Amino acid sequence: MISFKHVSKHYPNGTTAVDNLDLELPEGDITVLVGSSGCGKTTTLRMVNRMVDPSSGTISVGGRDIRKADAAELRRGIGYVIQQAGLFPHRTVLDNIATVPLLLGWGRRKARARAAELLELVGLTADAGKRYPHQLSGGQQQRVGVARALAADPPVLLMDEPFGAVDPVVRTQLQNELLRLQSELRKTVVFVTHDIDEAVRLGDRIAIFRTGGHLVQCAPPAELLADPADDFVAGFLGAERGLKLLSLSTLADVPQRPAPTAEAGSEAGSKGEGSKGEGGRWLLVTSERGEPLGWRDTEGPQGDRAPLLPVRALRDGDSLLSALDESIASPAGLVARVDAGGVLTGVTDRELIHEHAGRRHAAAARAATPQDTGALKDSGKNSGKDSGKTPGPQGPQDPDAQDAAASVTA
Ligand SMILES: Nc1ncnc2c1ncn2[C@@H]1O[C@H](COP(=O)(O)OP(=O)(O)OP(=O)(O)O)[C@@H](O)[C@H]1O
Repeated sequence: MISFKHVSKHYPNGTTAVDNLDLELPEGDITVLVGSSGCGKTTTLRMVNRMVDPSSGTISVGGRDIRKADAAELRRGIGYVIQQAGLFPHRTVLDNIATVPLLLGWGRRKARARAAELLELVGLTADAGKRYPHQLSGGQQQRVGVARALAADPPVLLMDEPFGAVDPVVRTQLQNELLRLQSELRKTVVFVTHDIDEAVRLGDRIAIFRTGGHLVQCAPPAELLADPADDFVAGFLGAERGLKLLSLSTLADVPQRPAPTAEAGSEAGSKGEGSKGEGGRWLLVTSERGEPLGWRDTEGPQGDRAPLLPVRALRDGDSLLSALDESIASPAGLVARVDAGGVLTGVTDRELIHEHAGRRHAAAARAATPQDTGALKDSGKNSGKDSGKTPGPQGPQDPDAQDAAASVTA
């Protein structure tokens, strides 16, 4: 959908921001650009909507060379979201979201109706639509920024550190929202971040750049984590690559067995086999509906009156990393499994979780065959021994409002 062929960007002061970039961004995927500061991520992103023109090479969007497109028309088919949202301060939230539809001549009523629809889509109330941006929290402003970028239903979305300025809890919420929206909308998203965990969480593919505008490796997160091209990439991914890999795998194909259970308020009694490795002393107490409430130690001094120890029940879609965490936290060494309605379906032993985690890691390493990433790996190897942790010069400080204006006007 978006293709870079031999693209370079040299600034008049002699800086090479992007160096001979060859990259294909598949339609409907989220591709995340990461790398040390000043390595050319934002420049790469801005070349897609012609806010920056390449010095050489060809960029095409939907098969069309963007040099041949009218810049204003091109930008109206490309949503653009930046850090701190870049909303127009003197327009209401609804009018901010309606900006592009109005520019496209939709008429006020239709544009506002679309804006109201988007407000709901990004999880904001109708009341928020009447407020001005400064009357919203940072996280809410980011939601408005996403809604505004989606207003004309563009096939492409450029997101430049959109969640960089909010706290970790709000950031996780916004990431979840983006994944939910993307599962419905299937946009082609280019997403810039400094946060490798965010990249692993959101990216269908991750492109890692190093200072000087070199692309070192571009691959799906699991492949990247299992088989980094070189020490730079491995260093960038961090020491806990194995754990990050487990965050990408689900519990779905890990077997479960009947749980040793007791219904709350009933005499202790087991419907299952008893907990292996703990002498069968642990019972999982459930509600009448079968929802796990906590673990009871049948051999503890207080017997049935002992307070329940906490259980975090997991669903098939939860990650192996969560399962590993719960297997460590669980006093019984068992992970309780529930269905979509929260009803207990069984338990999985700690040992089985560990075994699957090991197998998953080995499978990912096997899947990352040299021919999959060979070309880019070579380009990484040819790029020297940069540690990747040295911050480069900072990019230009464009005011947010200017960015926003450029994305919706011209
Ligand atoms: N208008 C400009 N004139 C001169 N140099 C520039 C200009 N814009 C960017 N640069 C330089 O180009 C390089 C790449 O900048 P860019 O903003 O693309 O990096 P980045 O990876 O997005 O950085 P960061 O992570 O710090 O935001 C940097 O060295 C930057 O200083």
